[in-house]
Amino acid sequence: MNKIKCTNLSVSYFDKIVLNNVNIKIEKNKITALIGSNGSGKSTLLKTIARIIQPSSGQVYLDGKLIQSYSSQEVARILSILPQSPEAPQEFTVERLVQYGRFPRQSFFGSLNQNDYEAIEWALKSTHMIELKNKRLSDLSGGQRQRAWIAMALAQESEYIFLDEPTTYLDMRHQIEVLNILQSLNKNQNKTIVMVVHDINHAAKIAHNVIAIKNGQVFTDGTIKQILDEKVIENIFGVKGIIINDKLNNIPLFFPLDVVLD
Ligand SMILES: Nc1ncnc2c1ncn2[C@@H]1O[C@H](COP(=O)(O)OP(=O)(O)OP(=O)(O)O)[C@@H](O)[C@H]1O
Repeated sequence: MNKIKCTNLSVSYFDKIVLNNVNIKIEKNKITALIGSNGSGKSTLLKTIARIIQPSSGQVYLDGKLIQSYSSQEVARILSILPQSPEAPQEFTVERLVQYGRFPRQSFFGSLNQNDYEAIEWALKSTHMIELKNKRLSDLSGGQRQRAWIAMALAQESEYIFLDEPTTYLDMRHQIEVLNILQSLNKNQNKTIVMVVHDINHAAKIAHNVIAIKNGQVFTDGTIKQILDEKVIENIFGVKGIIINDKLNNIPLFFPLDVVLD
């Protein structure tokens, strides 16, 4: 069932090695969280898997085939990525932004057809943005804008959805709302989701698997119950804390208490 596989993956920016011999497997139809401290290499890994960055060595396999063997349009049909700080002209309406998600699927003539309109409507509804579809991006709150971008990624109708810190800048309610949307996409549409998250408790809430990156290498990986261990978290983030049990959802959560002094 491993549908994304990276073998001996290394990435350098100029002469600086930021990913060093990474070997990971990402299961299909699951939610995988990439965690790790600032600068550990999470975004670089996400972008390398999505073929935005070329590795200096190693391979990425997508559904059993080397990612380089796909055309750019094929990759865009299989995989959508929402980067950390996406940008679009502020005068765009939500609907116009979401229409861009259909680009990889459009015909040579580039006009939208019935399928495109249906996918756009579905994406807007799934993210609770349908009523805001005529609003300009400049007139949206941070949370609404984030949902508009998620809708654009959804409109692509790709099987894999990659998101880089989808809950950053959102208030608590909107953070949970975004997590619920991702969870429902996974449960109801079988989407394979790979997300970079800073809040370990967000990973605990929805991720089946977690990959922890430290200094450009895989520090550990496993289920959230395996990763959520006080010593493991201390080693990944340099933070002391305690594990508490969320009785409502039957998941462990981490409560940070203090930093570990170097
Ligand atoms: N375009 C770039 N050119 C040079 N160095 C870069 C570039 N992008 C990232 N880096 C460096 O690569 C390292 C890994 O960065 P990356 O963004 O992958 O980390 P991250 O774990 O996603 O960090 P954060 O949690 O802060 O977003 C960092 O040291 C960063 O400064």
